[in-house]
Amino acid sequence: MEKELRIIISGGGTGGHIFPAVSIANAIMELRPDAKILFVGAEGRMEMQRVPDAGYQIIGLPIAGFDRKHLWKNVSVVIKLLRSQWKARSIIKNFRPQVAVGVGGYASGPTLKTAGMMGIPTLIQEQNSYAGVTNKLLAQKARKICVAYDGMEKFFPADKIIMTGNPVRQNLTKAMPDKEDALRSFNLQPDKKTILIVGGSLGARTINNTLTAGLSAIKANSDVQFIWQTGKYYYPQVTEAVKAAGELPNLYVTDFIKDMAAAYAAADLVISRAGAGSISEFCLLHKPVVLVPSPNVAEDHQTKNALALVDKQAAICVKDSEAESALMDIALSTVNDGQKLEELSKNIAKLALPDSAKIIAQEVIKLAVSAAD
Ligand SMILES: CC(=O)N[C@H]1[C@@H](OP(=O)(O)OP(=O)(O)OC[C@H]2O[C@@H](n3ccc(=O)[nH]c3=O)[C@H](O)[C@@H]2O)O[C@H](CO)[C@@H](O)[C@@H]1O
Repeated sequence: MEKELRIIISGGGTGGHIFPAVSIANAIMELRPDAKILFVGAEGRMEMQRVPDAGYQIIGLPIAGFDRKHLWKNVSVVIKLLRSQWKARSIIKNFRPQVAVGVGGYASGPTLKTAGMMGIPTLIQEQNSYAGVTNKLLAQKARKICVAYDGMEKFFPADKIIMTGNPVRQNLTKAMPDKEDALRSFNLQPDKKTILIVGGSLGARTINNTLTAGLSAIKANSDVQFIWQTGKYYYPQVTEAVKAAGELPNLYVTDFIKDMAAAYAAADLVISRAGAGSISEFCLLHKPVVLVPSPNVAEDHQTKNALALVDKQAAICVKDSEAESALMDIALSTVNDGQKLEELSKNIAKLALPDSAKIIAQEVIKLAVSAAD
């Protein structure tokens, strides 16, 4: 009889780390329904809600990020890190995993480091075209490193790298909703061009400011309609501005979209930050997109993510600093240019890497099985 598989998946902080993790877990369960999976996240962060929503158990570590601006504040961060390592050790001792998977974000550091020290094989998944500090450190002990972009030998030992692409949630890779039904679910018309605006899982200040300043353009272009995700933090100020702008039947505003399959099915064009997970979804769903990379992320990695597409004429890119003056005009002229939409869709489709979650799940299972023997 096959031994029971016990797997820890760790990381989070933002949707960009959490959704790939859930997608890998789902793919493992499809291949090995008997597997036991435990998530390890960071207390108070988004994963503590989203992972149980997806049907998995999660334990939080008391970890926080380093404050790079106020070094003196990091004394408590170091204490939290030590407490997290200690807690990770006791979680691993109790759960006895055969493998630990890290998807980036605060919790994956102490969990995978401790797992490595305890002789448990580890696998890391790097979503971006520029490796994060935590993953670079964890790479030394990792057995396998799953990546989504070419050229990652710059950061990781070449013999451990596997090109898998980023895992995308299963409901986006299976049958998509009907476009008309999707539009109706956002109270929008079936016969109008639709722009979906997303600022990553947390929302994006520049995109929100641009849209707020563009409310009069939204009113004037009633033949185009908009689904606008603001992020939780910006939602109150955006709704206030929208209310003040008066009746806007061609606009749907929300803080977070739970049903991204419906949002993508409804959209003819997307405006988005250039997070790696979002980009993988645009590729798989062949979505024409205007990217506005965030300048506030480590090593400017979103610009690098975006340029990998722009170089292949697979996306339009607008700099964060130019968004307020140029984004609305570019988006409106693109959504009304059928030929351009078709060209962007055709080119971005070529960059899709399907089956990513399944390939990673197979690697995780291989490591777990060999450790269980
Ligand atoms: C500010 C920040 O640190 N951003 C990083 C974070 O982005 P972020 O968390 O924004 O992640 P991504 O853009 O990679 O993915 C966002 C995910 O959230 C989903 N979604 C989004 C909005 C919504 O309303 N509903 C919803 O479900 C998208 O479908 C997608 O699956 O992780 C990415 C992957 O490591 C990095 O590339 C980003 O630079």
